[in-house]
Amino acid sequence: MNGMTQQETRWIRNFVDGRFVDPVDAEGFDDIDPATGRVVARVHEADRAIVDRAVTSARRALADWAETPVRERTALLRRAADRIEERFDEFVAAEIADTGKPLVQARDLDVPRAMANFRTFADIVAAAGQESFVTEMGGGRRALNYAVRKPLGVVAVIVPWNLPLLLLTWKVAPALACGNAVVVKPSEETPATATLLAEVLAEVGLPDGIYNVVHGFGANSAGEFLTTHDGIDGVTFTGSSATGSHVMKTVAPRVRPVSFELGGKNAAVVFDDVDPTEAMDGLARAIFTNTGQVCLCTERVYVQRSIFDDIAAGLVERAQALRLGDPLDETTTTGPLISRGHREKVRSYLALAEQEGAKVLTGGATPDLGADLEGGAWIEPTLWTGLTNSNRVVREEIFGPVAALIPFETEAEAIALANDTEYGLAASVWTNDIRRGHRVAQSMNVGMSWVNTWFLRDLRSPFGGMGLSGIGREGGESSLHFYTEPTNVCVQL
Ligand SMILES: NC(=O)c1ccc[n+]([C@@H]2O[C@H](COP(=O)([O-])OP(=O)(O)OC[C@H]3O[C@@H](n4cnc5c(N)ncnc54)[C@H](O)[C@@H]3O)[C@@H](O)[C@H]2O)c1
Ligand SMILES: O=C/C=C/C=C(\O)C(=O)O
Repeated sequence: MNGMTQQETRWIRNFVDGRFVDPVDAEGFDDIDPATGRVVARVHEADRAIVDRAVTSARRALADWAETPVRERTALLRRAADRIEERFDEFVAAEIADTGKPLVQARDLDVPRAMANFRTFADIVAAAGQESFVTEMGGGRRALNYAVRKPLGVVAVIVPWNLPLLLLTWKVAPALACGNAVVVKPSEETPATATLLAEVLAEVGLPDGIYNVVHGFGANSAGEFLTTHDGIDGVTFTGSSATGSHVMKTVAPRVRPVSFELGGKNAAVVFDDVDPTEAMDGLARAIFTNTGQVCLCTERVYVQRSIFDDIAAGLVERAQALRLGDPLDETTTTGPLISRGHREKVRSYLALAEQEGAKVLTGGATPDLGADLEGGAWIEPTLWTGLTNSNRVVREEIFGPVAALIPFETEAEAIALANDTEYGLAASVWTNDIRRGHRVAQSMNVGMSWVNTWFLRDLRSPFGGMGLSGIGREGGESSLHFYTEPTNVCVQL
């Protein structure tokens, strides 16, 4: 067991019907710290029986929770946010141990966003009204049409490893606020914070069975046991496009609704009238945040030719200024990839890029960070030129700290290049001509388009993608549309 003796084993357990399940058969897998490669815990893999118990307990608890007054449900969400704040350092430490991400990111983004997700959806659901219409039929006859929203039911929540707590609570908060029960399947790479959240929700009084956590993998494991379960009323999934497509097929026979946040190959378009420093600082964030492991990250940078060399030089300077190292060091800006396996995938694209004619401006190698970190999944931030939209590394999602810089001449050419993709998640436009900013941002075939910024989020706005990047939107009212089923009532007056 990778150097951990039996008595040292710290188990990360499944959480079903309000209590942790003790691993009797010790069936499990290692939870590995990607910064060092060390095993930090053993995770109890949920078998089909445990997944069935989770779904069954969710169904049993659903009716009372659905009947719970909205003000009580939203008050509980606010208590959950407060309790996360009280246990803030535990969540930060757990997220870092699972992902290797720098302290400054877990502290300033991941955990604060979890609190914000709970508080925002408490506000939105508490204030949500119902739709109604007075129908005039002529001759003085009228009818009243009004919609009442009921919970979708038992929702399967399947999330990835890059922003584990942020993405989990982005779904769980509105789902619970709307009166649903959830069965969560966190990524096998990052089981810790979903499990810690189970403790918090129990501490703030969430009824048993409303929040369940089952650990495991996808196919022939907890993920598939969950999506194929008859007791599931809908699936909200964040992950790769390929897995999303598979999940869609899995639930199709039972025609269950899905909400998909999938992959991306996001573009930035940089015009020659930009403030260079603002643009290069923003672009460096967009490329390298979370070691490029954010679905919104930029992997294609289109730069107007007259400033191409200056922007390229500035991005190289910023890439080389990134500090890879001990995640707990406050000066560390960039962590490892999530796993050695994912690093092999990213490395394969580094090799492919060179075969496709890329010129490496910076990066491309494995950094030497000293003995303590040599077991980690480290890779250098990398920038390429010399590529075109016909190259695989410019078309396929890599999900690492890499980007291709490609020149353009005209606005029309830039829009065509940026939209030349099967994905459609996010884009950014950098220009001081604000009318052009609006125009080009609207021209992007994506779910979210930023102008002179990136990853600036208003949680009330619709979030999601088109094409291979997903189905549906979550955020603000959009979340209510997925997590509830409206019944329209028409009354002859
Ligand atoms: N659009 C977004 O908001 C968003 C956010 C984060 C990550 N992503 C995407 O996620 C990918 C990286 O995350 P990942 O590697 O965890 O993705 P992944 O698709 O491999 O796994 C995502 C989750 O699905 C589970 N899963 C895998 N196969 C399954 C199956 N057959 N049935 C049920 N569950 C299954 C996994 O265990 C994991 O919990 C990237 O493509 C990234 O773009 C998208
Ligand atoms: O990796 C993808 C990041 C998704 C971010 C959100 O879902 C969000 O900001 O609400």
